Amino acid sequence: MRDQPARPRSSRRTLRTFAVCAIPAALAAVFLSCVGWLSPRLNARRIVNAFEATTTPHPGFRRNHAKGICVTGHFDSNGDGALLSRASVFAKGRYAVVGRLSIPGGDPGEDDAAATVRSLALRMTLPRGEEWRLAMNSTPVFPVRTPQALLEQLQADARDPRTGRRDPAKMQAFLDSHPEARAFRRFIEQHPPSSGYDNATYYGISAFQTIDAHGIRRFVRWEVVPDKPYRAVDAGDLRDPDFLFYDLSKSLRKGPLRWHLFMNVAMPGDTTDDSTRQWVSSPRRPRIDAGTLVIDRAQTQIDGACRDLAFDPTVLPDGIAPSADPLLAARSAAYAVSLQRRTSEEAAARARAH
Ligand code: HEM
Repeated sequence: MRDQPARPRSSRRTLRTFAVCAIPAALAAVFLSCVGWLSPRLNARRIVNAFEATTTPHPGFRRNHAKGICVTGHFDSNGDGALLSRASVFAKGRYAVVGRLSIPGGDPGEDDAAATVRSLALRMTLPRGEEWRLAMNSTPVFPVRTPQALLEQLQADARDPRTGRRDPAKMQAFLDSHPEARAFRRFIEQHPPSSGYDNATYYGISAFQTIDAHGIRRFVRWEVVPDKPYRAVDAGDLRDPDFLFYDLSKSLRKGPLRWHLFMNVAMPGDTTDDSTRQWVSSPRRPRIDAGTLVIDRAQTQIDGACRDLAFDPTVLPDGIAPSADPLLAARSAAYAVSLQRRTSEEAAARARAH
């Protein structure tokens, strides 16, 4: 048998070039597509990237609701929630709370006057190692129904990296193609934001399921209603870009702040998987006051107890379960990506400082 003729030099070079460049490139492509950068598929990283594109970089801070304050206190459960749910949080008793009050947006230096929404996140520590994490806004509806629509909304809100400007035409096009966002805008137009964090009502927005001691499931939406009466923000408040923080500190110096946790039960015909649609208010709707949230201390978010927490709304005790609202799973994944990014940036900054 004749020996195979030796490969010409140029063909060997081509093979070597292929091995050196193409194989690592292929491996990189596999890696990038695994982390979602080349995939047109929707995933949490793409959504968090889109949040980042709406502002300038702020390493170490939350990718949304970047400006906020840590708070601590407790939840005094009055036992009435047990009518709906076997969750340990509804057994009469006191449960420790770490929370965070914030405004939406990715800039931790945002002027409070720019915020039309106030937000409250809570982690309740329960018996047997359970927790209940809640993240609520001061609107009963969310602008979009699906994670895909949220991505489109964020892309319409992105800043041009060269000019730092947003394109109002893009937002208008988004709004024209998403009529479901009108309910949110209408609510904002008709309800001026509260003068403080302490006189806002906070809504869970998404429906959840409660499971009672007999295994009966019901759909509920919760809201946290302040004892302090609502007052609309006025021109005097708006003069200070941090008025929400200073107002809260001033209120806490006078004593603890209180809200009641109400559980509203779905009635026939209510949608349970659509955060853009509000349930009609009806005197026939079952509504249970499950107890009092008491906040008695605030700390900065730089070193307070809420710093490294992600208030993932799918962290629930036995007796409460998510609904089919598609935003819930997306939030769980996006909060984890945001937490991972901000904590690793903070660790890197600390390492550089040493
Ligand atoms: C019912 C709708 C929603 C409500 C009520 C809500 C509320 C909140 C609140 C209160 C926070 C601040 C939590 C804190 O203080 O640490 C927050 C943070 C955040 N939200 Fe949402 N949100 C909603 C929907 C979404 C969706 C659909 C996404 C994306 C899929 C999203 C992405 C984020 C991210 C990335 C953060 C920062 C998380 C962190 O770094 O800890 N949110 N949200």
